[in-house]
Amino acid sequence: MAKLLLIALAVLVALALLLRWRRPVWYWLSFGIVLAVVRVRFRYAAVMEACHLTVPASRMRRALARWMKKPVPQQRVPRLLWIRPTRTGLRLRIRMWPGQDAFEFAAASDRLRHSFGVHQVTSREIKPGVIEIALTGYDVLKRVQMPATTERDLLKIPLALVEDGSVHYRDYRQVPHSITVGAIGTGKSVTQRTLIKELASQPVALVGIDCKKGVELGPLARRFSALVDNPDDAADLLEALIARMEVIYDVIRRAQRISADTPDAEIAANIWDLPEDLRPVPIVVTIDEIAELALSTKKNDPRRDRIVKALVRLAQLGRAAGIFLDIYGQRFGSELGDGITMLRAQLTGRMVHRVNDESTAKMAFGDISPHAVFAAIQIPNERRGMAVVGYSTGEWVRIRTPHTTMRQAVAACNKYAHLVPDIPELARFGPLLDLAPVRAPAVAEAA
Ligand SMILES: Nc1ncnc2c1ncn2[C@@H]1O[C@H](COP(=O)(O)OP(=O)(O)OP(=O)(O)O)[C@@H](O)[C@H]1O
Repeated sequence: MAKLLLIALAVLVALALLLRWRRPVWYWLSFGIVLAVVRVRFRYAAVMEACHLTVPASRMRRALARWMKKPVPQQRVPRLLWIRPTRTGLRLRIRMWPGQDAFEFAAASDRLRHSFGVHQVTSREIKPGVIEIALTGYDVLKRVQMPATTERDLLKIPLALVEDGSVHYRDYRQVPHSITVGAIGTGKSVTQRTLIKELASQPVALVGIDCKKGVELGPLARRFSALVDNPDDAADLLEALIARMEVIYDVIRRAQRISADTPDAEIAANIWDLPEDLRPVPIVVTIDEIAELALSTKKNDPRRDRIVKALVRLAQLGRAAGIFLDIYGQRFGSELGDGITMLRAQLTGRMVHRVNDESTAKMAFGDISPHAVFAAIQIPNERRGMAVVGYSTGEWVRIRTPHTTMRQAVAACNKYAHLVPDIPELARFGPLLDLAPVRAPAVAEAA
């Protein structure tokens, strides 16, 4: 009997080790959670003490213990309010003692990770005095698996997994305009595809500028209301979007005038405050490779100036009119010429894939956090699709997008082609559907 039990135990251990190596998600869900909960429950106080996250006992308690002739308490451990297992790790809610702050826990993340034997630890203050620590059981970014159920809302797209196992959303209503930079082949187009694939099923208009001859966005054209592949058309298209924006502002103004005369009526400040029958369809504009639009060999290039001026206006005023910008490029800095710094200030969403030089990361995060700059340079070469996202609050996270293939994105765009809305101002920029037959490029004959 004992022999049988021993064999069963050995098989179980072997299975756990195999799963841990080959299928970390299954390992976590079968063995990892239980072991981690037990470890945290038993070692919590010792770990807090070892990580210097305790505070001395109050004078009153020490005096009381002395008076009652009991052992004098030395340190107080912050109270563990609850432990919650998740798909990828554990969350601990902790009440800090007076005198402790969130920074101490953030600074101790590495020590906590080591002491609890988990892959990673992050922490954030939930409310004054209460901190939530996220323990990640395994390297969730190694193979990205998005949860089966994510929040789905208009213009809120589950874009990637965060390293603590949570989902990173691209929420256009919260962060209307964004810039995504990264070196060649680091995953910008896949990020773009993931967003478009998810947006395709929503009641929004998609507009694209792809001056890499439409290679990235061309195959998705059936779901686009407007798509251009050269800087001349891009300048016209951006000005048409401004014309559209002005029409929408007129609608908002007229609605304001009507509601101003109606007591207690809501005064509209943007398209979301308008009644549904008046609300214009939101527009998401994707621009692939900003350098193709903004970089010019001429000193005063009127076309370039038109483009940058239009982009700055859209970024400044587009939000209320429901016009959102997603700009992609290998770099995004003053070397692209006048007006780019002004444009960058309006693009509050910042995402950086692996970059080769610090200056590119600084362009994106210099005004957010020096730690984010460092994290962007540290992204390993083989982790394509991994990126750092920074927020204007100074916070930043590491994320990785799922590998959306062009086939998946094309299938979604074709499936929802019937959702392309009619936008009169954009009608003349019909998507690039009429391609000439494919021929191999001519090759000079050998002499
Ligand atoms: N999220 C991801 N997961 C796994 N592999 C990825 C991911 N994103 C990108 N890759 C891999 O990296 C390759 C290059 O990605 P992508 O074309 O998106 O790079 P890019 O930054 O757009 O490059 P370029 O600047 O040349 O357009 C892809 O073909 C794919 O194999």
